[in-house]
Amino acid sequence: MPVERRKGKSKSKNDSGKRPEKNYEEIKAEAEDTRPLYIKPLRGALIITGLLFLVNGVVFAIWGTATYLKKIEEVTSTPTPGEVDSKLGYRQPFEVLDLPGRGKGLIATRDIEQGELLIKEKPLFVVPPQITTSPTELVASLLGQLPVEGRDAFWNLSYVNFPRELVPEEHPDEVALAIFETNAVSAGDSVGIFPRMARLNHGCSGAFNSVYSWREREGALYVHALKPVKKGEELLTVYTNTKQRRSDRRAYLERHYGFRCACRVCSLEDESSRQSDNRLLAIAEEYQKFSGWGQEQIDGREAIETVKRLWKIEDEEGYWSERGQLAADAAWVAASHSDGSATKQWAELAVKWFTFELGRDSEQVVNLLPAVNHPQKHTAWAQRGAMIVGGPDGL
Ligand SMILES: C[S@@+](CC[C@H](N)C(=O)[O-])C[C@H]1O[C@@H](n2cnc3c(N)ncnc32)[C@H](O)[C@@H]1O
Repeated sequence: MPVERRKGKSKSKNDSGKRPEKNYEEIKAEAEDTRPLYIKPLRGALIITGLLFLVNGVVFAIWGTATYLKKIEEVTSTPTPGEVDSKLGYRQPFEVLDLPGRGKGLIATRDIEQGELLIKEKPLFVVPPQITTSPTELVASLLGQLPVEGRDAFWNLSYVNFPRELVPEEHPDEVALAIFETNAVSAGDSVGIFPRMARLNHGCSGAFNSVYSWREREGALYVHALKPVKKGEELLTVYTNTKQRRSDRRAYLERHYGFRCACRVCSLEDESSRQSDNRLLAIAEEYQKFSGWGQEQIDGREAIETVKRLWKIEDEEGYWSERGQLAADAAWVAASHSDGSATKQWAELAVKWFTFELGRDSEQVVNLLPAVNHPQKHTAWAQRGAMIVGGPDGL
């Protein structure tokens, strides 16, 4: 997407653009007025009152921030499996169960609403993108620095792809690396271990119902319900780009995660599976077409038509993920062409889907909200020639 255009903030200046100048008499009077505060009753009282307001303000701000953070923590933290959260007064909406042929997994213990927060979790440890030692040594060393509970949580996780020629009991460091490789997920630029989230099994395009996102500022991973989930259903996320045809998805999952995917989409009869593959191919092609707007290969109207086609194909496939980003990209196109009404509608749609997928308090929602009420405030506003590109028309 194009580089953000920064708008200058206005400073407190007079109409001519210069700071108002004081005359000599005023400056002299101020300089001479050096008497202590208590013999300048009015000014002293004002300053003391001001200070009191300031102190009150700071106390109030600290209290307000603490209450707000406590509230966020209450709303977002999840208890350990099966345990009643004393703060929330209810059980988390899933339990960890042994599932035939797939190890452990998370099963909904009640109906879950779309957009519900399922897990908020800090990593046990993260591995940065650049490392100087061998991965085996690094994981062993990071593990060694954990408290006992953290180490226990780690050793409880499952693993695949352990070298056949090695005996696990004799090679704990290699087991640790296999656990890491089976369970680690991206945490910004790094990769981290999140023992609670690690029990989520995989489902392909239309089969997964939960998405995870990393919040850099909080250093925490969030998992939200992308779709409504019925009591007794399994919570599933994605381990790979599922916009690939079945044979490619299966090959990847077998190689990296040691299982042959038999999710709802992978289990379709051949003809239905072919139709699903064709839709996934069409989605990839439409994304490719849409990216042509960035290079000015297609105009704004065509870009928006592409987004609408994409949305509909994804809907047929049951693929609901990334809708927030798609609508946000459409809002970007609309704003670039100064189509205020379309910008507002696409931004509203983006906020709705970002809220489901990433949370109401996510950076993406917070950043887009101003454009909902004031499309002209969108960063991309008027970067390209004016054009009516069109809104989402009921998407
Ligand atoms: C991150 S773990 C998920 C939790 C794991 N089932 C457990 O028992 O801890 C990844 C592993 O779970 C299993 N798994 C995940 N999704 C699966 C699926 N759809 N079908 C079968 N096995 C699956 C595979 O063994 C995979 O390597």
